[in-house]
Amino acid sequence: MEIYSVPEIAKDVFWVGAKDWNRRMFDALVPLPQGTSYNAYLVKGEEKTALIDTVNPGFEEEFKEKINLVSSLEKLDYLIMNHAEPDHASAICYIMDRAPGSVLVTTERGVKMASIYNDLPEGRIKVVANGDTIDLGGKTLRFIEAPWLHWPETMFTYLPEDKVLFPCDFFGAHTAQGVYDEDLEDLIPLAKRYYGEIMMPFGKMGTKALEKIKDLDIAVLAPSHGPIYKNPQRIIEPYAKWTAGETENKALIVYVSMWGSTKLMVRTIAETLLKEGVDVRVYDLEVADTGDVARELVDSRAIILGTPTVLAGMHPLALYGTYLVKALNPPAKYGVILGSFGWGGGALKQAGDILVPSKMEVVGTLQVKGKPREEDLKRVEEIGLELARKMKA
Ligand SMILES: Cc1cc2nc3c(=O)[nH]c(=O)nc-3n(C[C@H](O)[C@H](O)[C@H](O)COP(=O)(O)O)c2cc1C
Repeated sequence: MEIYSVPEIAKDVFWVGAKDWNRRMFDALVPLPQGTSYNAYLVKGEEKTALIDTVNPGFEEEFKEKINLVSSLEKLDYLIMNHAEPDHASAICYIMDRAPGSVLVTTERGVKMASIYNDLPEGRIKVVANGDTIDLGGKTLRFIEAPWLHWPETMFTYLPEDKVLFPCDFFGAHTAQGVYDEDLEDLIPLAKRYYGEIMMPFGKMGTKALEKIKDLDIAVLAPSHGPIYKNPQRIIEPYAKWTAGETENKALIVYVSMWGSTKLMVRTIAETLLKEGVDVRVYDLEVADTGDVARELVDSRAIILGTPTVLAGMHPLALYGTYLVKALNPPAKYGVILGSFGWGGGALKQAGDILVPSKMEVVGTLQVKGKPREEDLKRVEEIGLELARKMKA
């Protein structure tokens, strides 16, 4: 019985990927509230057939069956590799073993990266560079090098006859739900979360990639995770803002508090900012979903960190959060560090040492002994007012 659905996303172009409904973590780092998908596409020309990317380990058999529903894996001509990460490239050898005439098509960097993880079949690799094409007969595949989105070797593949762009992880979203963008109302927040987690550290490369594709006629945008966009502008427009680092009048507050003192300080600054018309998002790192924090980082203008001192430094959860914030390279312009200590302190200095070398201006810091008193909260309020003033300017 044919149990699999292989939607035809354009004429003779089929989605043959896999949906991982129950996966709950990615990269041992990112929670997946709706699972994810590993999108792979089969393009059938009049003479040749090409597969664009493969699937995550564990989905090979399903993948093979899907390909055979619309074509014959044995007769596959090209395997296009846009990105070497194992969720898209780990089935290269599985596919090429079963398609003896197939050739792997990727960039020079792609060969290097794929060789790290796979024993690539010698003599069956075609190296392509930006602008190169492959003719499938009535369908052309054009390759666009778009490095560092989010690995060194990433490239996009464009199919001009059907106006389909395959941008691999760029424009992706972690969700197993939906086939097309119109199926999911909450797609853009999911895509924003994905952008924050995966693409934000490479914002400048994202801007360059958008520049490279700006004159392409794109009717269908088929990324490697999440739904396929029949309305490409729905994701291209927010990507233009995110990659440019455009921020909102929004403050992200991330904090940890064991006995409530730091919490009182962050509540005070949150209320002050709200009164001043700043949009505020508060996450307690003890229970926060890292993906939600990453999503907020994409366009927050200020980040407020609250941490008590534990063993002469930051609370370990706050240390992790601060490290992550720094590594994700968000566009925030302003920072504030708040916290409480019992005897010698130390959290504030450690947080400052991590954050000060970033491009963020630290507008204020305050470390109080034990529970914050009236005058301490007054000082927190003053820092909040100063921050709101700078954010609006
Ligand atoms: C496990 C633990 C370790 C701590 N280590 C330190 C320390 O090294 N230096 C210090 O000044 N205070 C230390 N403290 C005291 C806390 O920083 C202090 O109780 C603070 O007010 C807690 O803030 P909170 O209510 O926001 O959790 C420690 C407290 C705990 C529970």
